Amino acid sequence: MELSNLMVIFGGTGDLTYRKLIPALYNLQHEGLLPENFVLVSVGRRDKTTEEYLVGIEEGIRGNARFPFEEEQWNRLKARIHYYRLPFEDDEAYPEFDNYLCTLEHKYATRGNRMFYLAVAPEYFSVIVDKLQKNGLVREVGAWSRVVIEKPFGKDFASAKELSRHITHVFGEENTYRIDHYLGKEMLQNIMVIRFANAFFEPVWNNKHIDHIQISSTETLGVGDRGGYYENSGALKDMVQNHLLQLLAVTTMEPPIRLDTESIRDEKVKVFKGLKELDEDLVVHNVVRGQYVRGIVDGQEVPGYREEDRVADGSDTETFVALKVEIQNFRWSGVPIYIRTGKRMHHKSIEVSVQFKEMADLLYMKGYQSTAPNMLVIRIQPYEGVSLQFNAKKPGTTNEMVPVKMDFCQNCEIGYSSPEAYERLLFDVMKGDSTLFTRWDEVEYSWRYVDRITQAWAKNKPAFPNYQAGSEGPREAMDLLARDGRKWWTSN
Ligand SMILES: NC(=O)C1=CN([C@@H]2O[C@H](COP(=O)(O)OP(=O)(O)OC[C@H]3O[C@@H](n4cnc5c(N)ncnc54)[C@H](OP(=O)(O)O)[C@@H]3O)[C@@H](O)[C@H]2O)C=CC1
Ligand SMILES: O=C1O[C@H](COP(=O)(O)O)[C@@H](O)[C@H](O)[C@H]1O
Repeated sequence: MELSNLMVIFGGTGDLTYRKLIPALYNLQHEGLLPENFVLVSVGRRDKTTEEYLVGIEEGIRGNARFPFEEEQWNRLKARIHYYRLPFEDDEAYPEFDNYLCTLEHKYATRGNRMFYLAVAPEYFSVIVDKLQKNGLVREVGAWSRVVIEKPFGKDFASAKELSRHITHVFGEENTYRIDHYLGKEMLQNIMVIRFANAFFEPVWNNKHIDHIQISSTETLGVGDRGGYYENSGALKDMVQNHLLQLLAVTTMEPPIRLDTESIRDEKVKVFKGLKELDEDLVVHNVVRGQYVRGIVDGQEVPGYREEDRVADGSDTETFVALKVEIQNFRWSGVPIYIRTGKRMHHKSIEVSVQFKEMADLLYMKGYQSTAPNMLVIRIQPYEGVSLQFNAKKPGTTNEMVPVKMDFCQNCEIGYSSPEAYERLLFDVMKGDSTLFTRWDEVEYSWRYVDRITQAWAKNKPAFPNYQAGSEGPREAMDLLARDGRKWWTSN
């Protein structure tokens, strides 16, 4: 396997690079997974030397890498990091930048392959790609070039289509890596193994046995200093269009013919195509939006969304979304899937909970008060694991039943921490494995679905704010399930 050696991060002084990308590279270095002659060029707008740059990112590694900071590992990594100042719009600066890259390629004896990571605001995606092409920085003959595009990938279907056309025209679909960091999460990848490698789950994973599914990603954090970005996005585009619909696809797709990239992507796309189309009435009925007001989170008073930095007074941006999704295919017809995500909620967790249908009302169900539905809960974050709830006899001279749990915890063992999503994803780009990245048609169908919600919302002004920071979200989100005789599941 030939790994790419030259990596260029556009946005090298940004928050994502500092908190996620460089710590992920440090982790890869720690595991001995970085290629021998790896070299990183971090590009930013600020005028600074490589030495000055390294001081900042050392801090980022100390605070964010999963492996403890070790001088020896850091010394090895930092010897291969270079900072380069390049204003993205400056066409004339690119030929000189290319010369600089060629010098490094020669010095480090790389094979000429190039990996460009665009950790930049979305308005720069096309700008940079165009300039790379125009100035001959994209290698096509005798070596390859890959591009990694951060989110958000467009702001609706039309803009995403235009962006994709632009990028794939230069790099081709096979060298375009649209990142969705949820796909890099260890337990999300585990969903496929749980479903397709276990004889007791695969046969019951359908509408004959499953009552409903919940996919929930709640955060205690607010928007922090990303108010400017979030105002144009909101929870629907920030989380649902990408991360949560991907989670839904992996949970509900048919078994792929093979475990290769395209077979898996084909199955995910079929899920998106099967989503019941939303019209305005369905949006009103099945989709809830919310925005937080000042409240208490983890014992601390926190400001409301409208009080956050770079958020407009009276903003109507949603920080919470809950929706009921239906998939119209043989496997899932009649099984509602409830999705929710929100900022400044009661706790941080990402979970997929699958509730099985009740047993026939024969032997044990009638008259026994303490039966509970069988549940399979896949915990993606923060405590990675799986728990299975079932009924057992209460010990003693009684015939009563109690719900009990079998629990597998992946990261409870002291000393074990799962690889970070970005660590896995960066390594995959180096290897040229795009399985955990989204193909254009996945993006296309998810935008088509979400656009219908945005269009329906645009017709009505929301009654915001409608949930308190630190709570479970707006009342309407509880009602969404209560109407169907259900409630949100939270494992705690
Ligand atoms: N931060 C996060 O947690 C996440 C971020 N993302 C996505 O990643 C991308 C980057 O986000 P983030 O790191 O937070 O952004 P930041 O605003 O922190 O960083 C932006 C980077 O772009 C550089 N830059 C901006 N304008 C120019 C320019 N004209 N010429 C040269 N350099 C320029 C900045 O350089 P300088 O500092 O020198 O001005 C900086 O390095 C965005 O698309 C975001 O949506 C996705 C998921 C999570
Ligand atoms: O992409 C994003 O994800 C984070 C949540 O990611 P997690 O790995 O911490 O669960 C979210 O806070 C952010 O708004 C969004 O842009």
